[in-house]
Amino acid sequence: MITARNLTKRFGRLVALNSINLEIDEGFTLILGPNGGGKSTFLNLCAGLYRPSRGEIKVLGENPWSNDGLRRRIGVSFDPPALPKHRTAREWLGYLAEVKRLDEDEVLKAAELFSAVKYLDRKMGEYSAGMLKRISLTQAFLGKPELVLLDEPLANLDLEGIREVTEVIGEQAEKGANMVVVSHIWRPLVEFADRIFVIAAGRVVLAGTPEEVIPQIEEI
Ligand SMILES: Nc1ncnc2c1ncn2[C@@H]1O[C@H](COP(=O)(O)OP(=O)(O)OP(=O)(O)O)[C@@H](O)[C@H]1O
Repeated sequence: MITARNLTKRFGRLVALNSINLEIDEGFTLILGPNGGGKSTFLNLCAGLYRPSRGEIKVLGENPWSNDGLRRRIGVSFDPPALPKHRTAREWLGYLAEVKRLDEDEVLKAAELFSAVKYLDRKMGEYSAGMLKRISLTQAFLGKPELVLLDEPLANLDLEGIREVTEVIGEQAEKGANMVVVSHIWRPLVEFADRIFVIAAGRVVLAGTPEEVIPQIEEI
C-alpha cells in the first residue's frame, strides 16, 4: 500500500525524516514513537501535504504530492483536526463527498459510525476538541476509502470516547479496512495491529509484529 525509499523530509536545517525505507502492506499498521520523531511528517507525506526533500514515497502505487486522483482514494484525519471554523460539519463533509464523487448519504453513514450526526449542523468553531475529533474521523472514513490515515485518533476524547472510537476502529479493521495509525495512546489499538513501526529522531528504529515490537518498547 505504501512504499518509502530513502524518504527524507527537511524543514530548513531540521531533518524531520532521515532517509527512511519501509513497506506497508494491507491491514492495520500502527506507528509509534517519541514526540518530534517524524511520525506526523511521514503521514503528511503519505497524504500528499508535503513534498519529499529527497527519495520517494508511493501510496497505492502513486506519488501522493499534489495528486488529486489519489486524494479521492484515501481518507485522512489530521491532528489537530484541520477543519474550517465557519462551516458546519454537514457543509464541509458534503463538500468532501462531492470532491470524492460520493452520494450525499455517505456523510450520514460515516457520521453515524462516530456518533456525530447530532451536531452536524453547528458551525465547527463552536465544537469541543472531542467533537472536532469525531468529525475529523468521520471525514477519514467517508465513502470507505481504500486506505485510511489517522493521526492521533484517540486524542482529546474522554474515556467513554476512547472506548467508543476504539470499538469503531476495531470493527473497521475486522471488516478489512486498511489503516495506518499514529497514536501515543496505543494500548487500546495494539490488538488490531498487524504490524508496528517505531519512528524516532527521523528514522525507523523498530519494525515488526506487535509480539516482536511491544516487548522491546516496554524495555525502553
Ligand atoms: N511544518 C513544519 N515546519 C517546520 N518543522 C516541522 C514541521 N512539521 C514538523 N516539523 C518538525 O519536524 C520534526 C518532526 O515532527 P513530527 O510532527 O513529524 O513528529 P511526531 O513524531 O509526529 O511528533 P509528536 O508525537 O509530538 O506529534 C519536529 O522537530 C518538528 O518540529
